[in-house]
Amino acid sequence: MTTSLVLDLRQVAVRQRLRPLSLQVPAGSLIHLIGPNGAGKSTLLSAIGGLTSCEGEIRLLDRPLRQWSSAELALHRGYLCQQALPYALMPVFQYLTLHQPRNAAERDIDGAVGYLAEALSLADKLNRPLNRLSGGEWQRVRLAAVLLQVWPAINPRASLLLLDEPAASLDIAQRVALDSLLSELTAAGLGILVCAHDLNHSLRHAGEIWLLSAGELAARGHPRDVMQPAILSPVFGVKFELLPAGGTPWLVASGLAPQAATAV
Ligand SMILES: Nc1ncnc2c1ncn2[C@@H]1O[C@H](COP(=O)(O)OP(=O)(O)OP(=O)(O)O)[C@@H](O)[C@H]1O
Repeated sequence: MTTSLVLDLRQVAVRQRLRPLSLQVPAGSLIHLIGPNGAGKSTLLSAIGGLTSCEGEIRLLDRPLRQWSSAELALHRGYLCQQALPYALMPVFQYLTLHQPRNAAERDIDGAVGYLAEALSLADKLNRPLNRLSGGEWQRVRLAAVLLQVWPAINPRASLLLLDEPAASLDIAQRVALDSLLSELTAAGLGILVCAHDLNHSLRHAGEIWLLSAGELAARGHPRDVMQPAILSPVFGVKFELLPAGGTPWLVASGLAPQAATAV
């Protein structure tokens, strides 16, 4: 299988916020990056996205990230960071077109915008100014923009998508819609790395889990292997149980772990 990204942070990276890591994002994979608040998930995503400098080496499509120009990076990877509501008066449609890949035919761009707007229930919001959107609508607009940037029909060169808490503020229907769009992208060969907080969703939807704890990789592997109470409890400071629920068990937090309770 080809590899979208190779991450080899051998030195203490990003000023004590991340410890050495050596990881890969294979093409077509969906990896969930989980861990407590402050574990370093966003820092890692930002380093991979080329927005935070770090020691060590990050290779995108077998070429060191530092050799990529920002214009090239924009063609090959999409990056959704966390962001508050904007004050901008710009209409949704105009914001989306700012994120379209250059060189794509106008007709194809219109088709992709229409498809994503429909899939993310934004079709009736395209003329709405950004500052008059709800939190969930703004999140869907940002998602539509980053998906447009890497959408295979208009940008076949895209290989990597980085999403920092993409489901924040989304209702359940919108989350299902997002899952379906991400499946389309992995089927087209994109490697996707997602920072996530909903452990049960990650257990069911991720192809692989990376568990970060205090800037360090505490575990990595298949969701069913990593989402075990004995692995998660020391990292999150919470007691977990796995309850039977048809196919995939349901992970339930049943109180603070003793050491965390003492600390509190
Ligand atoms: N710009 C910054 N400068 C210095 N330290 C920072 C900066 N941003 C974050 N940190 C620190 O780096 C550590 C990792 O933060 P990061 O945002 O990567 O965590 P996270 O796992 O994404 O957390 P969350 O789940 O809360 O989003 C934290 O201790 C945080 O306080």
